[in-house]
Amino acid sequence: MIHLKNIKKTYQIKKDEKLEAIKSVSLKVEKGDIYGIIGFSGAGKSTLLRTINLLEKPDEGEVLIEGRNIMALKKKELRHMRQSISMIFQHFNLIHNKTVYDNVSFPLEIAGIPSVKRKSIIEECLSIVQLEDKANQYPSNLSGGQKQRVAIARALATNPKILLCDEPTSALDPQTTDNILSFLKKINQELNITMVIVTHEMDVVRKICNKVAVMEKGSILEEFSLSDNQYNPKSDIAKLIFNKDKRMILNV
Ligand SMILES: Nc1ncnc2c1ncn2[C@@H]1O[C@H](COP(=O)(O)OP(=O)(O)OP(=O)(O)O)[C@@H](O)[C@H]1O
Repeated sequence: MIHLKNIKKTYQIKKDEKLEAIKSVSLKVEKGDIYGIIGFSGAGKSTLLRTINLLEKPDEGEVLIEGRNIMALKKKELRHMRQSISMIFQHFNLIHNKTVYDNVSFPLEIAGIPSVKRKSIIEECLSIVQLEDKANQYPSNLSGGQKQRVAIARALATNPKILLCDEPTSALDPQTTDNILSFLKKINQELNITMVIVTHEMDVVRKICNKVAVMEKGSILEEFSLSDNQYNPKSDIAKLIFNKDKRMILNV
């Protein structure tokens, strides 16, 4: 579904200083996966995620979505392709002077969907995240969890195949985090949307991901499936993910 091939990204941080944010990374995400990318701050997680929809254009490598190299697409084709790849962010990125309804409407307007058709789509997306009663509210009147649910509704409006999540719960308390994760899981299962989630929270990985890549200093240290009980974790992060799992199983 998503295949990143030998992706490299270097930033020019000063006139004579470059930073290799991504060092030849390859990654495969299968249809239906909830794929976690975990690592410490500065590891390159967000940069890698943003190459999937070319918000960040790699210096080298290929980004294949369902077998098509999207780096070779013309502007109009890329715009169309991007409608099938939505994204949510740590700080929600809602439009503050628009109501909840109008925030969800926004990507549909950009996509040129007429207002008669928009109404039913918006209502359906708001009902998925159980926010029908907040349609006329402004973001400033909502809690963090509600704001993220509006962002999820907005992300669903264009009927995406892929949802990219950049630290979706990092600004939320543990209980609200669980609530958002359960919505994401439901969307993955019921709407069959493939997800890639960047996080530094091990609990997020444990709770909803089926596969994980551990990143450090622009490289992937290891990749594994969370259901692989025979897997021998190498990095400290992976060891912690598995140890906690064992404790959780023992506690049950
Ligand atoms: N636009 C940019 N210009 C220059 N350097 C950048 C830019 N974006 C990211 N970087 C640098 O690239 C490296 C990787 O950043 P990135 O945000 O991808 O890491 P991350 O693992 O997502 O970290 P965090 O969890 O803190 O967001 C960091 O050293 C960061 O400072």
